[in-house]
Amino acid sequence: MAASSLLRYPTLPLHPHHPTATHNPRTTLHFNPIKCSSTDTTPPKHRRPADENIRQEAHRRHTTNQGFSAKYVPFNADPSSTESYSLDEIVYRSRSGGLLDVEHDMEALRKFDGQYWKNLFDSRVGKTNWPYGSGVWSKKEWVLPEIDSDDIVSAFEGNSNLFWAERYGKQFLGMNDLWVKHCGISHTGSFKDLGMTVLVSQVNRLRKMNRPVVGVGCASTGDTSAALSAYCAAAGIPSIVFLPANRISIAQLVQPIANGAFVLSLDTDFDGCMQLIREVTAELPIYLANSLNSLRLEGQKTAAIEILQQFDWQVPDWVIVPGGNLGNIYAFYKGFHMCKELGLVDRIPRLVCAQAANANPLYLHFKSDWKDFSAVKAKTTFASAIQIGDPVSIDRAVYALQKSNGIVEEATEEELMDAMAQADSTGMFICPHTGVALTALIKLRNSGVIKPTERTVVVSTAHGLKFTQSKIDYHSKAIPDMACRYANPPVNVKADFGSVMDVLKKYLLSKDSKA
Ligand SMILES: Cc1ncc(COP(=O)(O)O)c(C=O)c1O
Ligand SMILES: N[C@@H](CCOP(=O)(O)O)C(=O)O
Repeated sequence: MAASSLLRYPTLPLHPHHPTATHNPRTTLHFNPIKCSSTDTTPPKHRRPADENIRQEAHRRHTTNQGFSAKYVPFNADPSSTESYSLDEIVYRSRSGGLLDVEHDMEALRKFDGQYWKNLFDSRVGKTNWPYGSGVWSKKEWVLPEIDSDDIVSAFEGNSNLFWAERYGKQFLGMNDLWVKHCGISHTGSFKDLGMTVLVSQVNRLRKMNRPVVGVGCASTGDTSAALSAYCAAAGIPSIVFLPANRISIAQLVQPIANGAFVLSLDTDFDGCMQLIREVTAELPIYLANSLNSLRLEGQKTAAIEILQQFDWQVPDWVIVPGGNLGNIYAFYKGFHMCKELGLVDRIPRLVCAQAANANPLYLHFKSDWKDFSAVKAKTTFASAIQIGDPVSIDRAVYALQKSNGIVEEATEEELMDAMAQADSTGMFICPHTGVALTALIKLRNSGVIKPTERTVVVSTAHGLKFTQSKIDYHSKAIPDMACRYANPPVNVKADFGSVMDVLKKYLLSKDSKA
């Protein structure tokens, strides 16, 4: 850099032995200080000392939790119920055997108005401050208010892309305000990270309190196990996963293996694995990580808050969520409901839960006007992560749908695969479960229930790269009894100029005639 250009930076001291230093008095004394404008009152930001990491920095800056607290209560309990448990207890069921819910001290949270919470949450987005850089922990006061930031195990999950599906909406649905919340573009490739950071953080705390937790276990169709094993590995906690043999994708199977989990491949389906893990966790010091454990849903609910935040706290008309074990649909309801209760928004969106027709117990229940619930034997589906016939959170899902004037839809194998292929053809790369949710949207648009201008969010739950085999089968038209109408197989061409030119000309002509 020339000396003349250095001189334009009066605060930059030159090395005393620099050749220009002795010759140019301006370098040391005669500079004009830069004047701060009267509005520039922010204190200078100091970088933390080099030998301190972000966790230690958070520890040093320790903030009190201002009296916020949460506890377990029976889910949808009678208002007269006094049953409750500390979050530091190891309990998954109420005395009557029902589900539990995490109840926050809403009076304490209400001491701050909606605008306060919006400002606080907005101020934390996209930063690296521990633990608020996480989309989950940026809402810590509403998630696990009492946990010490030191105990948190986080991969800065959340803050996922809310994608404007411009071309898909326009071309296939005549919609201009269609969005896909990409929860699968995440640390382990699914929305499970949002809940698992909370659960594993609490386990970390329990272990420090010398509670009897030797490991953490789950039954899984692939995504819960991936998230559990990654977060446990990050914290040095043993993880144990029960997987239904030959029913999950290779990409999902390799995740817990790579993360050092103890993997049991069981000759049963997910419901069989779930039954077993429940029995095992009742006997052994293994903490249950499935969404039967209501802690998980505290993290998952932040995706709903994030959607509102991304729309600058405007409420979408519809949110469509694929459902399997049915914790997530309730988590979305809970996130939206809390925002309304605490004055951040004045209404909640209508929820749609979308199921594969081959694993549709909630759909059948909805169709019976919520009269009879029966578990089903789930059949094989390309949406393998929701191949669940006896969902543990059925009561939570019914509650969420009834309170949000919700709807349940289903998708056949052909419908979900076609929807996935069409979405991919517009630049997405979605998983089959998102194909199920898109099918629900197509049906509700065709029946006129969802209007073309209504703002709609489809929740994409896993990364498409976990399900490449289903896409390969579809694009090679290798699926029995499926037309695979939108297949785009590669063309085998002789490696000579003439052959390549012939196919390219044909291709360009076909494109030209469509222009
Ligand atoms: C990719 C994916 N989508 C959707 C779901 C359904 O979520 P839930 O079980 O909470 O209904 C699951 C897991 O069940 C999943 O792994
Ligand atoms: N799709 C899930 C099934 C288990 O659901 P959970 O939310 O109760 O853990 C998975 O990926 O295992």
